[in-house]
Amino acid sequence: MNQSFQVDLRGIVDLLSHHLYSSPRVYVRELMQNAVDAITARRALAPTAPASVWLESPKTTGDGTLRVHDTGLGLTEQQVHELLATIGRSGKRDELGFSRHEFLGQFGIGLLSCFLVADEIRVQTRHEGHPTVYWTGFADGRYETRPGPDRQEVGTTVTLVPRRDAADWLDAERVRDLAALFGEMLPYPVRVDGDLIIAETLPWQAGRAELMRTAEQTFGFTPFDTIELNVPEAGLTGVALVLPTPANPAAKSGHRVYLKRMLLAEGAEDLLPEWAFFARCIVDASELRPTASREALYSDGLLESVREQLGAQLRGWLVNLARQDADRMHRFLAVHHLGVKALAMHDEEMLRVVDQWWPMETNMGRMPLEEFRRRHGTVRYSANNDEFRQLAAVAAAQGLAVVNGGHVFDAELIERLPLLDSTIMVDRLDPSDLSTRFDTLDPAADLGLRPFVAAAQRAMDPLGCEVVVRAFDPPSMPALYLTDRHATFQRRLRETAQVADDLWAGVLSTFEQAEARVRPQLVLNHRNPLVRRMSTLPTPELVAVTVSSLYGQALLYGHHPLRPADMALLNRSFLDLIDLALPNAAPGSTHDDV
Ligand SMILES: Nc1ncnc2c1ncn2[C@@H]1O[C@H](COP(=O)(O)OP(=O)(O)OP(=O)(O)O)[C@@H](O)[C@H]1O
Repeated sequence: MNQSFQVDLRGIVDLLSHHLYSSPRVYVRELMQNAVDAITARRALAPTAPASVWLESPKTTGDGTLRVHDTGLGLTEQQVHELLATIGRSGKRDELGFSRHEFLGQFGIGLLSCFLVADEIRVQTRHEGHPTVYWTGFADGRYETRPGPDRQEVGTTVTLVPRRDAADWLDAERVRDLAALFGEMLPYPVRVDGDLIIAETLPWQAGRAELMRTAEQTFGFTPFDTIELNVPEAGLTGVALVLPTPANPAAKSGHRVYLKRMLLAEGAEDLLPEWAFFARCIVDASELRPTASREALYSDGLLESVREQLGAQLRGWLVNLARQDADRMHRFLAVHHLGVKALAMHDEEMLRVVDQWWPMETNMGRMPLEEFRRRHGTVRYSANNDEFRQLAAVAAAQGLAVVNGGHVFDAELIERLPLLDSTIMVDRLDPSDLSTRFDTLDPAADLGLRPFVAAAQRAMDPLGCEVVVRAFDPPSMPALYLTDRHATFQRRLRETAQVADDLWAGVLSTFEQAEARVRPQLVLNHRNPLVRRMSTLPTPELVAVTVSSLYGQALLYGHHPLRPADMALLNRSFLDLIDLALPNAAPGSTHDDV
């Protein structure tokens, strides 16, 4: 025996109000949607049939009810029983003989949303050639139909009798605002208490000035530019508005999406690819699907394809801008370089835009990478800001051009350059390479410095650092602490091992390699007057104090992390320097004398 589920309508209404819709306000949209669908259905049979929807708030009805009238197809008595009284059955399918895509409804639950604000829904409806039907549905799941006087016009009037605690939702101004919000773009005239609330044209078809005004009103900004959008497969038309100020790449951007010209969402996500955070869209689509609550786009293959195609259209705009308007391109990049770089991480065309247009920081001034290559050949780059700050001036003094790859995405983008052209050479600057460019001293000078270097080396041995003397520019720089990448890694490992517990330190020590292979260098600059004077100091103790101080200074200058041993050495050498600077204490003068 076949049996049907018994459903308690109160439970369903509760489910809708708390879990499906984000707010009771959707009831206005659902009523307008049904009205518009009914008109569309009638017009398909009789193209010249009247097409209008009008809402009357309690201000007009005078009895506390809200009425929604339409000149749509209307329903026969049989349809009323089948459609209005069956939850989850949409009557906008084959029963009416039209293809589904003409209509907005698809779940057969829209009318139920009226119970979020009403105790009672009354429908008076007349289908061509049939008597008028009066149907009343109650929030507890009962309904009744009865005959009554014929209405003059074919069409439907839905009357909501408000729930006591929800009367506010039927307030004239609120109804008007909601009708305008959801229905402003509808293709048929919609009136609320006599006033027309629909826009004359879609914003993206209304001309630039009007579009700017809409952008200002809906998103609160005047766009940098507008991009026409078109995806025929989804019946989508619209416009992307390019933000005039930087957007947070992590914040999902919300788009205003209409489905068949009814507002679906004011902050729809997932319409554009993630990288396109510099644009906000207003679109209308006929083929995209809503979720059941009709407050978001249903994520399916079509939406994915739309996202891809919209991405391609945005990218096309950008490439065009680069070709046609250098000045605007610069201004765009000044605001949105992060977005464009993020895009260039996956997209060669965008990589080319960055290569040609984005002025990178280099130690020879700001310039795009393409220009850098023209001038200097290999794209040599430092992988982080500290390294660049430390080495930029020294490298420039040796005639070595270096790009700062330390800003977000830059090093990765530079490494991707050979994808554009396999002859492009990129090379990460290894600080230790720099010392190979420094001049060695002539043999006689070298020989003369041996005792000094030996004393300096003894002072640095406990710190695992090798002392060398070279001549390099700028002469104002006394010392450089150079460590190759491998040495940096080893050094960090040892630092961690110093503060880790025994077990962990033991694990780390297995990665440690022989000290000799990876010793960082303290390069003293023989062109620096101070260093020259240091080399003539009479005692190894004085050499140790001064070299230790230079070591500390070089570490700080290069933003190298300080280990406890480095800190101790720094402290000691500064105190020793102060001690040396003070006049010799007189014999017997101690603190006690003061
Ligand atoms: N104003 C109207 N004129 C004619 N028919 C209507 C009207 N309102 C509702 N109906 C009929 O009642 C059916 C049920 O409406 P309901 O709003 O519950 O669901 P739906 O619109 O089909 O789907 P959805 O849940 O997506 O809104 C509709 O499919 C339609 O056939």
